[in-house]
Amino acid sequence: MKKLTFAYESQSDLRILNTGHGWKVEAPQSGSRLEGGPLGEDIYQLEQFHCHWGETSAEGSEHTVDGRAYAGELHLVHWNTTKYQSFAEAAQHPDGLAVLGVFFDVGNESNDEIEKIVSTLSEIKFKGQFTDIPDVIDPTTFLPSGLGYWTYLGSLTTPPCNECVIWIVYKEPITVTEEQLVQFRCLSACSGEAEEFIVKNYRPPQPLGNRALRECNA
Ligand SMILES: CN(C)c1nnc([C@H](N)S(N)(=O)=O)s1
Ligand SMILES: [Zn+2]
Repeated sequence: MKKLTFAYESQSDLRILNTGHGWKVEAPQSGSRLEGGPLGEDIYQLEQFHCHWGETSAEGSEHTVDGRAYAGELHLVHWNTTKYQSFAEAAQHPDGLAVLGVFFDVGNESNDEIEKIVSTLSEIKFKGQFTDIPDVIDPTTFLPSGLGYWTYLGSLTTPPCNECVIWIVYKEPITVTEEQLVQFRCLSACSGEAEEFIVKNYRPPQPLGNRALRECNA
């Protein structure tokens, strides 16, 4: 496979919202692009990024490695702007979306870029709430230093689970703190005063079936 190349733009005032299933940062028209690797000749534009986590740090990732789960997983969702006219159209095709997955390991060092997300969560405690992230966000800083990855053709992990995703999962995790994950778990799934905390929002892995799993040791 060709080398995976990303050209991410730093942006301030990105909108973050509580979807009721977690937080999501919207980056439409961001100009941040991904190409190469398993993506052939097409260019994929960053649409949004979000995260999955578990009730404890023993779980939370949507992918596992030799059966081992990580404490969480960041997803950077891109769509194929070479072939399709909209995200919705792209989500109807096997090569429509490309999602970069980055595992979270828990450590003593707070992740500065994730902290920019955490610092807004008190403003979006309830489902449907949104706010702008005042800090400049550079998606590149979410990526691990080692850029080896696994890739396969799969699906969205939330209904309708369209089989439209070229998954690219980095082998090396990034480090966040337990406190940062605790803050994720304080988001509420409800829009009203009732508090139903989003303590876990990951879909357990599904059988690989006859999917071909490829790797690149960048
Ligand atoms: C429609 N969109 C953007 C998405 N639908 N499901 C998504 C999942 N959270 S994931 N994990 O990206 O497949 S993202
Ligand atoms: Zn996801």
